[in-house]
Amino acid sequence: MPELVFFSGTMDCGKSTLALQIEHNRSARGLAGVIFTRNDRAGEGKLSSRLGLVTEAVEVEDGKDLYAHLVEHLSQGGRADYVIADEAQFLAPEQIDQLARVVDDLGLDVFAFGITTDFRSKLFPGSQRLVELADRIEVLQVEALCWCGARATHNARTIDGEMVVEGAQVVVGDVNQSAGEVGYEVLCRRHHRRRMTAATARAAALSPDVLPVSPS
Ligand SMILES: Nc1ncnc2c1ncn2[C@@H]1O[C@H](COP(=O)(O)OP(=O)(O)O)[C@@H](O)[C@H]1O
Ligand SMILES: Cc1cn([C@H]2C[C@H](O)[C@@H](COP(=O)(O)O)O2)c(=O)[nH]c1=O
Repeated sequence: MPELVFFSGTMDCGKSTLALQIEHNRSARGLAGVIFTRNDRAGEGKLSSRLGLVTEAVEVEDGKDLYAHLVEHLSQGGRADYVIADEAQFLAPEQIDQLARVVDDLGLDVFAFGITTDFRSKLFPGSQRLVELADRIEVLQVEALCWCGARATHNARTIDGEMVVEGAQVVVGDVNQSAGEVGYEVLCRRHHRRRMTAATARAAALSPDVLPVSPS
């Protein structure tokens, strides 16, 4: 039975790498995939991994009908044995419904990859719809780690290493950004709640202990 599978995890846990591996293994066996993405850091129409691999993809614009794209592709003699959608958190809920229709009406497997929650730990609308519709949700096996060593489950947005909690939901960016740039850091829930990033934890550890005031 074809399935809609949602591979979810924090930033930097290997989602795009897995997407590229699924694409590689299937195309190596003569299968043809249609790859969608939106706002990949490598640029428009790219699916890229931090391991350095990149492949061409169809950039999903606002209002694009993904089901209609597949029907058009097939009716023009194109092949499609499966579908990959990376950065799926950026898709609109209607586009996730269209992916579910691709599974049900065209009989294709759809593999969607994305982060579930944003920097305020709120669901992205596209990810919410995936949680509602997916046949299966897979949490990636390679754990990203918080600076404390615990499994990272949350994404923090940072400026100069400090966590920020205000701003637009979508700001394309990366982990390990240099000073002055908006960046991201993955944290465990405890440290996300306390807004404690690696930089603020380091600063706290370096600050001199406050000495008790001796009675005069
Ligand atoms: N220099 C490196 N050596 C080995 N593995 C790396 C290196 N850089 C990144 N990685 C791996 O790549 C993962 C990020 O892969 P990527 O597919 O780009 O993540 P995602 O799409 O989930 O944000 C990291 O969690 C790490 O496992
Ligand atoms: C938490 C969060 C992330 N983003 C952006 C930052 C990146 O461009 C992508 C995630 O890509 P990855 O391949 O999973 O690392 O999402 C955002 O726009 N808003 C957020 O709150």
